[in-house]
Amino acid sequence: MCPVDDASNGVDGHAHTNGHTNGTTNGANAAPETNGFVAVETKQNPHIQTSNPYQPVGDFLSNISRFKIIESTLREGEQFANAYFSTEVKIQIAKALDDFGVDYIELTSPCASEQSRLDCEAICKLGLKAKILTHVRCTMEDARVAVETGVDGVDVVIGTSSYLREHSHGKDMTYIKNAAIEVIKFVKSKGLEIRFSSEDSFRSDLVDLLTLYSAVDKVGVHRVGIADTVGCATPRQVYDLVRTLRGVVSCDIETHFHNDTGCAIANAYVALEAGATHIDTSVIGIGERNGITPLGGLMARMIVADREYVTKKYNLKKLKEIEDLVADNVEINIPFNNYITGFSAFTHKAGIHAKAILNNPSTYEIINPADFGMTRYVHFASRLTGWNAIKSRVEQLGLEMTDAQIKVCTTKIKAMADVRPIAIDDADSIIRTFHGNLHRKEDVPLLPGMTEEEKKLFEMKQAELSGEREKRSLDEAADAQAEVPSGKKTKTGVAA
Ligand SMILES: N[C@@H](CCCC[NH3+])C(=O)O
Ligand SMILES: [Zn+2]
Repeated sequence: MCPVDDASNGVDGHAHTNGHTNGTTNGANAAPETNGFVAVETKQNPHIQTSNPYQPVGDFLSNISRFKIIESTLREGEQFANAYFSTEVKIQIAKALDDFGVDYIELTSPCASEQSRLDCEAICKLGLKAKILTHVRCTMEDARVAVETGVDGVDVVIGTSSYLREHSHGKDMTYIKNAAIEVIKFVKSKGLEIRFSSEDSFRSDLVDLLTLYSAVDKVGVHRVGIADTVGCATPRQVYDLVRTLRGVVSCDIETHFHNDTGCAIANAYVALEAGATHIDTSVIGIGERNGITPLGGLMARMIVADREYVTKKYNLKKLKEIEDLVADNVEINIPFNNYITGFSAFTHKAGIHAKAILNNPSTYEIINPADFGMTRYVHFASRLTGWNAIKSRVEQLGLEMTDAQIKVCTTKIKAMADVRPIAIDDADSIIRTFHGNLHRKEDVPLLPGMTEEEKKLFEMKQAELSGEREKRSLDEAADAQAEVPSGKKTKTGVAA
């Protein structure tokens, strides 16, 4: 049997409910009463850190503190299986991303369809602060259409791995180099930004790649792009390739990481450490297959690395709104474990965690939810709960109890939660009734809705827990007894 005391219990301290919206788009930041967790006030000012021993060591290559975002929800994201964005929705998303503060917004090729071209023109006319890019194949035909849309820049792409050269477009490296140079010169002649990217860079021949990038750098391309198109790259491979490329070209370096093997955020981070300047993202990471580096996930990673840069540059409190907007439109739920906005991202359950979090959130949080307009919760209605979490709830309910009484009340909640999952209302009802019983001549049942079998089990668990408790902390039990109004005793001999 687990003791009630937080300090001696490896896991206790949470508050679960039947009402939380696990896996829905609005679960995370809903009011505590509807999602079943208790928002907590913490004793100390959270997240004050005078120094961070884990801060990245600054070096001349690293762009951790000056990266730029190329937001591609309206290009890569449109390639997500469920995506269909009407013109109005595209405009809404573009405005939201602009409010958030992304540096660039990348749009689907105007050559994809007539409506795509019209939408691209419409977004260019919005007068957003973010620069507008469109993403086209590396051909003069596409480039000619792209430069007429009103974009600030054109992103061109062509596959360079043998897979894509042989089985997709069928062109060799010499052809690719000449096509790239022609397109780059043309787009530059129109006064627009131009980025040249290879596709499937990590399965391309290194010498081929560096020769190509060096050639386009010489004709004045603004950025070269590296793309992990199939999501195969490891952080170490990314670091090596970007670092090597950094020594070969003088232009900016953009990177694009698919998430097939779960490395998209880590790869973005090491790319910046190795000297990349721009990271491609999409909201919730939507894109081909399981998508790319998510905007929110990148923010989570980067705020830990350089809080000042990230909080000053980006309007982080808009993140949840943008994610909900995109999730609704592509008809998906925000995953429970989503960075920052997942419903359990700032929910603390184990008793030891809850206790420490109530004292100082930095104990078990590396990100301050308030930076993103989010709220932390302590999960208190379960068998793992601890008396500190219950105490916090007692205070929220405006009830007065001594610590010793709260510890006994915690025993009862744990006993009930050992019988069946309990909801926040159940835990509240136990707390309220327990509190009321302290001042009544006759006890009323702690949880009126219990079946006979549940009652029997509850009594049993309670006896076990109380027995264990008595064994471990006789003094505390005696204190509790002393604080109960005179003449009141429970079946277990512990004040109730
Ligand atoms: N979605 C393509 C485009 C790459 C362009 C990089 N910004 C890929 O993953 O290869
Ligand atoms: Zn991609």
